[in-house]
Parts: sequence; C-alpha cells; structure tokens
Amino acid sequence: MNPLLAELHDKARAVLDPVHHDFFAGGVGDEVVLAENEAAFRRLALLPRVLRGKQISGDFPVMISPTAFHRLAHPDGELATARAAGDAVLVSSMASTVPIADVVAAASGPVWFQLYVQPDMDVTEALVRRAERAGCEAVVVTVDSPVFGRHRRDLAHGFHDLPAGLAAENMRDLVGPGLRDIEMSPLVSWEHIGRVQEMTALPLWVKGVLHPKDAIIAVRHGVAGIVVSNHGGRQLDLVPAALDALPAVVDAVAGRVPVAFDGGVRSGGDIALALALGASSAGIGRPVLWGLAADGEQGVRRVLDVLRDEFLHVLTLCGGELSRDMVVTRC
Ligand SMILES: Cc1cc2nc3c(=O)[nH]c(=O)nc-3n(C[C@H](O)[C@H](O)[C@H](O)COP(=O)(O)O)c2cc1C
Ligand SMILES: CC(C)CC(=O)C(=O)O
Repeated sequence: MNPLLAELHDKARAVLDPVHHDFFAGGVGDEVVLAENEAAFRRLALLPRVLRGKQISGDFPVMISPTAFHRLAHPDGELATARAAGDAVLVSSMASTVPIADVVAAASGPVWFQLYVQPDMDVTEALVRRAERAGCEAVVVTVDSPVFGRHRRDLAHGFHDLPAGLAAENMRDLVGPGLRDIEMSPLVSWEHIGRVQEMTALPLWVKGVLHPKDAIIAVRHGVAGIVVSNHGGRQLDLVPAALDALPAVVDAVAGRVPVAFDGGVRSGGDIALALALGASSAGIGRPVLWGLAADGEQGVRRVLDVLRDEFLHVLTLCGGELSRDMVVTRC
C-alpha cells in the first residue's frame, strides 16, 4: 500500500465513529476476499519494457467506485468527493447522502449513476429519470447483490441504519430514507437489464461480473461496459480476488466493450497491474472514503494525486506500455 494512503486510513480511523469505520472497512463473512483483493496484487510482478524512446501521456484511467453514505465519513459527504474528483469518472452510489443532482452540480468531470434495480420498476424508472435529469453520463447497474452481504462487523455493532439527520437522498421520497429501504432481490435478471436499457438512452454498464459466461451474456445484451468486481469483498466470501477474475473476463469480452475493474487498488502500481491485465480503468473504493474522512475534499484530492503520481511514475519505468505479456507471477 502507498504509505500516504495508509496514513490517511490511520487518520480516518482516528476521527471516525468506530461503528462507521467498520461499516466502510469491513467485508462479508471471514473477510477472506477482503484480504485477498489486496494480496492478489502482491502475487504478481511486472516485466518492464526498456528503451522504448517515448514520453508517456498524462492519462490516468481511474474511476471513483460507488460507495454509499459519504456523509458518514464527512459532513460535506458526496459534495466533497465530487469536487475532488477532477476529470476522473465519479460513479455515484444510488445510496448517496446527497441528491444526485447536487453531486453532478459539484463535479467538474463525468458522473455516472450506480443503480440497484428495485423490484418495483416504477421506482427504478424514477431513479433513472433522476439520474438523467441530473446530467449523469451513464448508468452502472450493480449485479452482484441479489441479497445484502452479511457483514459481521456491522452485525456485532448493531449497525443497520443511518443515524438521524442522514438519509439516502435519492431514495427518500420514493421508498424511504434508510439503508433497509433499499431492496435487493434475487428475482432481478437480465430481463431487467433490458428494461432499464429501454428506459434510457444512457450507456448502461454492469458492475460485479466475475464469471466469463456472464460477461458474454452482458455483451450480448448490448451493455456499454463491464466492471469486474467482487464489491470490495462485501458480498460472497468465496469468490476469487477481483484481480484474479479479471483476465478471463477480458478474454471472454475480447475487446467488444471496455472492462473496468475494482477491488483492492491501493497504489499506482496496483493500477498499472490491473491495466496490464486488460482493465480499461481501475476503480477506487475505500481509499477515497479514508481521504474523505481524514480531510474532506482535500483528502480525496490527495488520494487521487498520490495515485496519479505513482501510476505515471510506474508507467514511465515500464517504458510507457502495459500489456498482459508484461505480467508474471512471483515465485
Ligand atoms: C462502504 C462501502 C460502500 C459501498 N457501497 C456500494 C454501493 O452503494 N454500490 C455499489 O455498487 N458498490 C458499493 N460498494 C462497492 C464498491 O463500489 C467497490 O466495488 C469496492 O469498494 C472496491 O473495492 P476497494 O474498496 O477495495 O477499492 C461499496 C463498498 C464499500 C467499501
Ligand atoms: C447496500 C448499499 C447501501 C451499500 C453497499 O453496496 C455496500 O455497503 O456494500
């Protein structure tokens, strides 16, 4: 982990209510996958190319992954995150504690709307319209959550809803303000993806694909892109590290749509490894929350600056190139 990010996590831990810290930090079950997401990067190494004789471009293919309830981390919540995002894609959680219109107004770059399909399709449609009206540039449907993950830390703390004064603002007038007002349903299927596509002309991504067969089905459904993700180790504690699932999905998709990735990215080198394995961009989840808790907008800015600087440095050391043949396993 980049030491500056570790410092921000330490600071966040010191300022956050321990219950909220554990909501952000925790994973499902024994937290095997939570640990594996980070460990997977340590098992890989990069073989740099040399004497490539070129200046690298400043492209920084990173997105801010959707995470719920930023006002638990800082009073400015998602407004601070949006202001700090710069030109990185900000995927704003449906469960934001600031309405999506205000998130988009605070951002200078693209904002995508993350959606859990609600079994009541009128509610789903209302959310999609809200995202469109706000000016979101894509809808990202999270598909790895047929039920809520069982997070032992939250159960131990008895944390199952937001404190008074905070609400899931996009949901408040539709179903209610709380965490438990958001429905997860195992009945959601590819048919619902089709129905969301019929509702909107916005590009639709699916987030939370691990099986290559699902990636192929997604492509067949005309999705604009796929995010390989295990939800930061918060859903099923039996899945592989997200990084280990990435190459097979990239191969199955075979360039037909972009394949983004998230899970365990904690340094610029991690971003480089994910891109070398074929990711179109790398998503950042918890480090953004640590920056936000530690120092609001400035803290999130710091996280992105540190990662950008480190990524571009690694890229230069790799000859400005990242490809699958440059990735080897450590002995
Ligand atoms: C506190 C927290 C809340 C999250 N909320 C959402 C959410 O609302 N929607 C969603 O699709 N994913 C959610 N995720 C998953 C993230 O989008 C992302 O997949 C994951 O955090 C990436 O792993 P990382 O935290 O190791 O970077 C959440 C993750 C965390 C840690
Ligand atoms: C269930 C959501 C409100 C948040 C989420 O996806 C998560 O906490 O992992």
